[in-house]
Amino acid sequence: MIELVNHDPLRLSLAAGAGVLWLFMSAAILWPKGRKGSAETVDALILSASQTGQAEELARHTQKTLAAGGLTTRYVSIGAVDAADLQNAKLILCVASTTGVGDAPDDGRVFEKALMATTPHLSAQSFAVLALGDRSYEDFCAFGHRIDDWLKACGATAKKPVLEVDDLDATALKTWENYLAEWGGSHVEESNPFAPWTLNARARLNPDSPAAGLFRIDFTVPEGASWQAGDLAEILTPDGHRRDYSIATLPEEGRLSLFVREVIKDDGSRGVGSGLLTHALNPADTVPMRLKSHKGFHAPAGQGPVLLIAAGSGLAGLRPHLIALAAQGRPCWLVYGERHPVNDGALSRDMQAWQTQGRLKRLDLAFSRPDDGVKRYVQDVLDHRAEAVRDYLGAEGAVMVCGGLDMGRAVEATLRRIMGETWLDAALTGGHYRRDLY
Ligand SMILES: Cc1cc2nc3c(=O)[nH]c(=O)nc-3n(C[C@H](O)[C@H](O)[C@H](O)COP(=O)(O)O)c2cc1C
Repeated sequence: MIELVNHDPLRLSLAAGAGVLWLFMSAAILWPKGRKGSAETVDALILSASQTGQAEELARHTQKTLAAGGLTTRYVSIGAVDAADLQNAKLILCVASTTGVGDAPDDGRVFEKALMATTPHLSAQSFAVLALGDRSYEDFCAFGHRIDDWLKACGATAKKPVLEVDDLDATALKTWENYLAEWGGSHVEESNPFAPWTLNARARLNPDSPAAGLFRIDFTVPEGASWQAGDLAEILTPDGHRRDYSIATLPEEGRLSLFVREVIKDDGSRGVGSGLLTHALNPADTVPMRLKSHKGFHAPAGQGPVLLIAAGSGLAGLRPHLIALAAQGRPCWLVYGERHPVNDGALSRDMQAWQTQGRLKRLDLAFSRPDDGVKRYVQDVLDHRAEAVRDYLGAEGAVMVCGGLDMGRAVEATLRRIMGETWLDAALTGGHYRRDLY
């Protein structure tokens, strides 16, 4: 788990007597390995609960801002925090996003099930919650509010009401900056700024389809840029919106590609991010972009077989994994869904070629609008092959799912039936069930 401890140099030098050092060293030796060091009291403990990394990035920024102001700070991912960590902080700041349908992000699930089921004594602590969400969801910022309620129930004092952030709204984020200044923070520069990336080529992958256009968008890779399978590219639109896209290539391929589905709303207007990428930008134009590590969707640990499931543009998030996992010799079974085998078949044909080349151990394709009218979705394939799925995954297998939220839900429900609740919950908690859903 991620953990950074930040010390104010002045405070440290004051404490640097030989006795203190000795105590420090013995504590390091006596403290059991893997313990998170919660005995250390800090001015501010910063937590993040994050699915795609935005809350984590804001939490790290929060830590840097407070540390720059001279506070002792500690950052911990919410999945790694315990009651003692909370009790050893004067101020607890929690940056939490909401995912699914009002759910905690994957890294917050254990926290919610285990720690939030208890009531540690926190009457000496004050706290604030920065809740990330999107107002288009019914349960707006629900997990942030649940954390806020729980901290109050534990006796902690709220410094501010929950600060809700709708789709990373700049005004709300500025309010958080002001709070940080009020609590002793000092301004720090953005550590991963946007830079101009040049569009190199754009191709429609389904030119004969009546469905919305699916485009492959290629960018020239600037010197020194790097990323790994599962990572995201975030663009900044002219009206200040940020949009994340799964990166469909690996740096060694020499280009950064995105698979982007055109979005046309009921009023005929285009989606802000997709409209820019699939329509407004032309080759040689630039767009402000930055690469973001997406730890929750990096490859699952171990050497076990991986079942990869995607539909439509979701193949973007799996394609780099298929290359990297196959290069490591890990067995890959891909279940991929699209509309029509010919008109929407460009990416599935690529995958058939990969199977012939031996990159995929197994490939199943599901088409929802085939000529014979028999609709098949990825979850139908899983259902149909339930026994093979159980044999393939066994105890060591992992699952990676990328695509729309509805597909993700249907796949999870099907896998719960096939593998059992215990297997699935253990896989979720242990990082063997990884999702990149949108
Ligand atoms: C699949 C999905 C489900 C979401 N569900 C909710 C929700 O129920 N309520 C909400 O307020 N926001 C919801 N959001 C919006 C996220 O909370 C928001 O995008 C946030 O900035 C993500 O932060 P993170 O990268 O730290 O996870 C959802 C986003 C996605 C992609």
